[in-house]
Amino acid sequence: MSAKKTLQIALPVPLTGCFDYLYPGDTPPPRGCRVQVSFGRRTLVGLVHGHGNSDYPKLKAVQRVLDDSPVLPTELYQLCERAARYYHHPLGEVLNYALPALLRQGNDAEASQEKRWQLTERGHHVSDDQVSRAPRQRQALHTLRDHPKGLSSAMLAALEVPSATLASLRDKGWAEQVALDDDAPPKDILAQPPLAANAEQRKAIRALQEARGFTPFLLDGVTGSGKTEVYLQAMTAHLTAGKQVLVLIPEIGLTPQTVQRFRQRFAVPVVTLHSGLSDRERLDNWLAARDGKARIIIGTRSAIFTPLADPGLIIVDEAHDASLKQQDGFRFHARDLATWRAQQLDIPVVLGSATPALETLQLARQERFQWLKLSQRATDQGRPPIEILDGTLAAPGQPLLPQSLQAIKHCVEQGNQALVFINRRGYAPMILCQDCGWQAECRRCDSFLTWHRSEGSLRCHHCDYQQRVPSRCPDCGSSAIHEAGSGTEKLTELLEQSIQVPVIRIDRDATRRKGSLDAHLATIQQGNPVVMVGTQMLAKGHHFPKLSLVVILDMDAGFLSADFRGPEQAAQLLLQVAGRSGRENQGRVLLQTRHPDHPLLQLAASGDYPALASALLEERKMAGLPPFGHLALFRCEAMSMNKAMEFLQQLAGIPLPPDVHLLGPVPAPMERRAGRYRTQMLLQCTSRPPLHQAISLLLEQARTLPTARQCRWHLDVDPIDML
Ligand SMILES: Nc1ncnc2c1ncn2[C@@H]1O[C@H](COP(=O)(O)OP(=O)(O)OP(=O)(O)O)[C@@H](O)[C@H]1O
Ligand SMILES: [Zn+2]
Repeated sequence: MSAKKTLQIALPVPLTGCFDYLYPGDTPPPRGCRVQVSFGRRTLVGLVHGHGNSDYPKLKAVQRVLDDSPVLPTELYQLCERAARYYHHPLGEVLNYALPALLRQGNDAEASQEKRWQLTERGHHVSDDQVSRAPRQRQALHTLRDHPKGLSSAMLAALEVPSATLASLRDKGWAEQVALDDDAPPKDILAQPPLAANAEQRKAIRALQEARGFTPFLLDGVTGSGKTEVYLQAMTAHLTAGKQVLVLIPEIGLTPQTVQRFRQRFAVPVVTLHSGLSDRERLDNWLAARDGKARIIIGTRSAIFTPLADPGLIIVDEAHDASLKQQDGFRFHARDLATWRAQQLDIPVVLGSATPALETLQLARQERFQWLKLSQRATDQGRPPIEILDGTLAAPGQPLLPQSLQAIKHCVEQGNQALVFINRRGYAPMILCQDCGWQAECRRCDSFLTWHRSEGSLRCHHCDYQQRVPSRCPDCGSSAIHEAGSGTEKLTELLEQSIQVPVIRIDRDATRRKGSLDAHLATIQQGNPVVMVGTQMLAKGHHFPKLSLVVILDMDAGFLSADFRGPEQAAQLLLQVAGRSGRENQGRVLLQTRHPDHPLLQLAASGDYPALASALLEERKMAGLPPFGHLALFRCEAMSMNKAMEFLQQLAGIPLPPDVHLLGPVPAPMERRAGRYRTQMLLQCTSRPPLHQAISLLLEQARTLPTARQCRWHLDVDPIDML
């Protein structure tokens, strides 16, 4: 039998390698085109990876070719291939992740034509008398007359013009729908003049503007030093040269201000890419980036896979933020991919942060990244010092020390705003029986249940298990059930009792309703005295001009954590939260801690992040931990601890290349979650190639082990969350 021409297709399935399908036509579609195929009993959309020949008799033909030309540019396809290799994740799944949902589902890669309703020439001359008996039509005519450029159906709906009325106008020849013209590119890129940059900013801007080809930068600027202004001015040069700029930010929903600042400064089309968009909006924005219509693309981590027609610069803002790492499925780090992509595109990339990750700092120390520093605040105010207060002196049941409460009162009396930071939502993290010591625990996890008083429920923050609050102890029947500790809800209540101004709670519970976070932020921006109580949602990138006092509760856990990243992450959070204070008037920061003598906490509180980073880097070096050693974590979950252990133990028996250290398997720090037992095993090596070789060996084995089918397991390369 003679060999037939085949297509190698990368499919979104958790299996490595591509799948061969026959291609009956003459010119096979090139790499990167989508095809529809049948796979088992399913119909899948995959991407052409290559062309080959096969004489295997049972090959199926592709059902449909969906694209004439590749949906992903070569450069992006290569980025996906590199990511698939590095994270040892199936290429088909990576490519699938890189595509917007509508393309994954096989829809056309075409932007929706936005159409607008406009009056026709005749429509302009209709008198009110002609429609005196049709008030809706009269109203619609007036509305359209007020908007000579036309209105979209959505806008008309918002203005309460019914679509039936529009149809009547169309039938009379008074109104028509016209496709929106592509706006001609603006002559002037800037919509707003730049600020007068200070000397450090100027130096950084110049370096970024003058960079040619691949140049990675670390913009290391203290909170409030005006990093955004540096991005804006550096971007101007690239935009003027007709290039696009891709900006990654950790969580768009939390900081609408940031996107606004880009939109206000530039007169060019700006699009966003994040999970808050509809599938259609996402595809339209993706295509606008690919076709070069959008000049600035702002998105969260997945936006690193946006195709760009004329890439000029990549910016990763708040580059230390852990949300840049995907924590499930395809566990990539958008910060690292940003650097790879810039390298492939041969353009500059800048990672900006007030508290850079130790990995990034080390690259700057080794001069593999150009290190740009902003050591001063851009506004006239200096960074306020962090005052350490001994939290053990707080009265029972009262999370705030009298000094803290006094400072909050004083702050709002002066007409300013205060922020109380506590990284724990709910009313109290635990309830217990004072007679027998019973504590409310999750049935499915090794964790306590959090009391959400306003809902009258106990909730597990790990698996979402919920139950009602018992009125009596389930063990001894006593009614002496009390809470221990405090969360945002309790603090809000306590503050409302003792402070005269509004108390605004900002955490995931209080902002669940769409638009409620924006509404809260808008109230805060008005500048009237308020007290904000919030979790780390408040730590990220906000600029609250009137905020002059920050009180920080209970940061201790991070500094004492068993996770080697604990102190780094705690210090970053501490300095980010503290950095919100005193932007435009004299600020104050109070840190309540039960460990006022802890050396790392003291160092972090001194505000000297570089000194703290040096100390932590020294420890990491001794222990061979990142950035000096590289890690990969195998995690396993099963219905019993034995099964979860057995699988990893079998893997651990495989001989590994020398220099690769294997730690474990051991039960995970949180042994049980959502009813499953969890184990993990860590691979560690000072150089990457043997580590990746070891991973390949283990994965090959893992796929053949029968025990693998009795558990869920995955691999995490460069893990961030070790719990
Ligand atoms: N050269 C300048 N002159 C005057 N004001 C400036 C200048 N540069 C920046 N600012 C202002 O300083 C404030 C803080 O800037 P920005 O929010 O960019 O800081 P940041 O470095 O991003 O801080 P963070 O790390 O906390 O997000 C903003 O209100 C900004 O408009
Ligand atoms: Zn649970």
